Amino acid sequence: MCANSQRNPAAGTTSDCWPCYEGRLSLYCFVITATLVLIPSVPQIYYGIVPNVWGAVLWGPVLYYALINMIIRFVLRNSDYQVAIRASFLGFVEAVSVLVICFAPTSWQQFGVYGCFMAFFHYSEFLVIAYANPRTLTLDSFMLNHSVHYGLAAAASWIEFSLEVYFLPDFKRYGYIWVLGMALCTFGELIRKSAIITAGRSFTHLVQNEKHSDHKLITHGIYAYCRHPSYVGWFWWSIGTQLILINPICICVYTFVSWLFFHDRIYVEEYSLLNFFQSDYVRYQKRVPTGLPFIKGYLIE
Ligand SMILES: C[S@@+](CC[C@H](N)C(=O)[O-])C[C@H]1O[C@@H](n2cnc3c(N)ncnc32)[C@H](O)[C@@H]1O
Repeated sequence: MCANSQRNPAAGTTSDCWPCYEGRLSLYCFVITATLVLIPSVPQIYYGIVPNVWGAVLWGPVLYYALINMIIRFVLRNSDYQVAIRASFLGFVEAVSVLVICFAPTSWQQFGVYGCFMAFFHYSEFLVIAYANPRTLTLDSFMLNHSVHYGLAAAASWIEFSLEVYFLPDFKRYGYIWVLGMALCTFGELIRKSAIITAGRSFTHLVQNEKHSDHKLITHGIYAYCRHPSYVGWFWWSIGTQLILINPICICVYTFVSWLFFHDRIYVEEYSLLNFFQSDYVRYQKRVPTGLPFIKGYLIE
């Protein structure tokens, strides 16, 4: 544990140095689980030791993952265990997604690509907060339980994908739309993560209603080009996930619902930011757009 650590598991807050204890622990669990699940599974599938990729996923990775979980349960306690189990789960999803890309029937390969982006997004949210603002690091930083709507949206996309693979398998390989989705997800990830790193201590996953003593107005780096880069990144990333799956219904619904969500969120957030930073924020608003199409934010006439 870091020498200047202020770790307080009961409060769910963590250390103030990098790599902070939880950051390192999560990284080990993510990488080790992904590696231990992936490496023995590849020859098993490649040499046909198990009948097919679905059988291999069941008998290889799931068994290794169960074993890793038992070890984590045995070695770690309390909040350490909670961090480890989440990071390990995301490492497992990452590894299984790679196996699906490599060995599953063609129409399912996109689902593997989607799984890789999903697992990476959620894990890297935790790791980047551990780097940028470790004092706010909690289990929620994985964003796994972001909201019921988020869970429902994910489930809807899995259902749409499965139904279309079953009834319209050729449609799922239409053109290179899914490659465009990968580009959009990568672009979104880069924008969002650079926003979190640039904002540092001013970045919190939850919108603040009271100004913290070290909350500074950020207007440099990526914030010089748009006022809400982390939302811009998330918006395009979420549409990108549906382009990867070539889910026409979810592409439309995700675009509309995400736009509405960020429209309302930016309005509320800017109301607080105007209270915190007053004329400085008004000047910033005049200079820099929100970054999201047709969203103006909370403007004082
Ligand atoms: C989830 S972060 C999102 C930040 C920003 N909206 C973005 O998209 O990059 C929310 C927190 O960031 C803070 N915040 C937003 N813009 C900021 C800025 N330009 N400078 C400092 N803090 C900011 C808000 O007060 C809020 O508590």
